[in-house]
Order: sequence, then structure tokens, then C-alpha cells
Amino acid sequence: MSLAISTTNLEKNYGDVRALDGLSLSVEQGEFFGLLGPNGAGKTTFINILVGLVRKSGGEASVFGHDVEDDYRAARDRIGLAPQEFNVDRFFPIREVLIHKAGYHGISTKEAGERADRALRTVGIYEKRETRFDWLSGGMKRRFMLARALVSDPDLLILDEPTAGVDVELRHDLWDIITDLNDDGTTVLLTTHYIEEAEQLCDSVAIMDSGSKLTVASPETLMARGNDTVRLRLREQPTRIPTLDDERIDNVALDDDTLVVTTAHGGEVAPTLVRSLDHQDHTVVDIDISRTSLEEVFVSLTSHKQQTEDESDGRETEAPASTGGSL
Ligand SMILES: Nc1ncnc2c1ncn2[C@@H]1O[C@H](COP(=O)(O)OP(=O)(O)OP(=O)(O)O)[C@@H](O)[C@H]1O
Repeated sequence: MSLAISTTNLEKNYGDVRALDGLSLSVEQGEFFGLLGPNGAGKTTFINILVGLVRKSGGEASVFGHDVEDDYRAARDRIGLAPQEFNVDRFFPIREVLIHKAGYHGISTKEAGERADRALRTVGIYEKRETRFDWLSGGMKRRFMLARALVSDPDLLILDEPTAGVDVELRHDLWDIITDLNDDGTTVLLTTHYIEEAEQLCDSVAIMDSGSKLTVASPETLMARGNDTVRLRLREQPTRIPTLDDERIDNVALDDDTLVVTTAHGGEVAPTLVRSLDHQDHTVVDIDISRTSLEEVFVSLTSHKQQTEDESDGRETEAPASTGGSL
């Protein structure tokens, strides 16, 4: 399968700041690909290089086989971008803004009108077509950003935090729209600080930090790398930790009447644990298995990288970029 995005050793320096540090990434056609990283990891810089807003300092980047600099026009015409910032012409009705945008991609005025109407219908704000951007509600502004990305019928949709600051209902609505587009064949590159968004939507997720890639895998594979916690509540509190001989167990602790077992195989180990405890006359009255969340994997990967850097530097570095409540 050919690649929608391919970058090799991509570098970007803003003066002394190394925003991208040899980033190599491949996104297959039709994939729903998530880019996760703490603030300042270089996600927006990566996107801006793909769409020609920022010139790379080194390495290679192409979109559907077109080099983003040498073959800029061909690459750019395949991409629809919904940026983080509302960089919209505020003085025209939104339908007109879309028609201008389509014109920029070489689409005739008649066709542009049809595309604009279709895009506004897709995102559910067709009835607002004669309204200026400034007069839309916050949620409608987000919908409009998506419509503007869609007006050129892109093969690659790039969404830079498309649901930042929207309520839960709209977030789910936007997820549905984007998922439908992906089902119809549009490749999607998504950056998000909402881990649930990546978990729900993405086929593959790249976790990056300090301008380079830490890992790429499906959300399921990433979560499987972490440990499960099996909590077994016993009818009577034991005086000491029962013997649990199973090489799949990493750790056992006692928390009042509850045994807390750490293992990479919670679902498989749990029945064995219950049997083994039963043989030792401990009755299990409740059992709970919690799996590692993608958020935990993310935090452990990015904080580990920061620690390694601090250690190898041997000097103080800036505080790690905050992962905040939602990453
Ligand atoms: N125009 C610029 N001039 C100087 N430094 C910049 C510029 N744009 C970005 N940077 C720096 O490059 C690094 C990467 O920034 P970037 O915006 O690409 O990260 P990000 O992962 O998109 O962050 P966020 O999640 O906060 O949007 C940061 O240290 C940032 O301060």
C-alpha cells in the first residue's frame, strides 16, 4: 500500500530551539493516525512542514509521493487542514470563505459553491452559511474549521486538536463525522490532547517528545505493554500475604482485606488466583481487573524520556512539558 505521509529524519530548528530532531514517520493511505505528545513536542511543526507553512531544516517529507517543498502544489492540493488556531477571514459570510478557499485550490466558482454547500451540510451548519465567522458559537467555529478543511475534497485530512475546548456532545458528533470520512477512504492525521479520542478513533498512534518519535503502534498494542492490576477482596482479612506461585505475577500487595496483584496478563491469571486462594481457605468476594490506560503508557514513555535526558545531560533541564489533566 502506498504512503499518504512519509518523512525521513525530518529536522526543524527555530534558532536555538530544536523542534524536530530527526523524525521518521509513515502513514498509510486510508489510515486513521494519531500524533500524541506533550506541549512543545513538535506536532504542529510537523504538520506545518507537511502543508508548506514551515520550511524544514533537514530530512525528507512527502505527501502521496509528492515532496512537500519541491512538489509543493501537488502535495498541498491533496491535504485539508483544520488548524488549532481560528485563522479565518472574519468579514465574509462563511459560505463565501469556503468558496475563496476552494478557488485557491483551482476549483471553478460553480463547483466551489457546490463544494461549500456540501461541506457545510457535512458538518451540520448549512443553515448558518450567510453568517460571518465571528458570529458563530464556539462549537460552530470548530465545525466550520472542519468544513474549510473538507472543501477541497482532500485525500489527507489533518486535524490539529479538532475538539479542543468543545463539549462532550459536539466532540462525539465531530468524531462521527471524521470517522465517516475515514470509512469513505480519507486518510486522517490527528493530534489531540484527549487520550480517549486517540484510543477511540486511531488505527495507529505515534507518541513523540522533544521532536522525535518514541513509539508507533495501535492503541491496543500500546496498552498491552503495560501491567494489569487485579484486585481480589477477601471475606476475611488475612494476617499475611497468601503464597501465590505463578511466574506471570509481577507483584502482590495486601491492602486491608484486598489483595492487589500486578501482572501483564490480568484476564488469564485471575481464575488461577481465585483457585489458589480457595485452596488456602481464602474466599474471594469481589474481583476487579483494571488494564493500563493509553494515558498511563503515554505518561510513562514521555516521563522516562525526560528522565533519561536529565541523567545524560548531567545538568538541570526545563521542567517536563506538562501533560495536564487531559494529557
Ligand atoms: N515560530 C517559532 N519560533 C520559535 N520557536 C517555535 C516556533 N514554533 C514552535 N516553536 C518551538 O518549537 C517547539 C515545538 O513546538 P510545536 O508547536 O511544534 O509543538 P506542539 O507539539 O505542537 O505543542 P502543543 O501541543 O503545545 O501545540 C516548542 O519548543 C516551541 O516553543
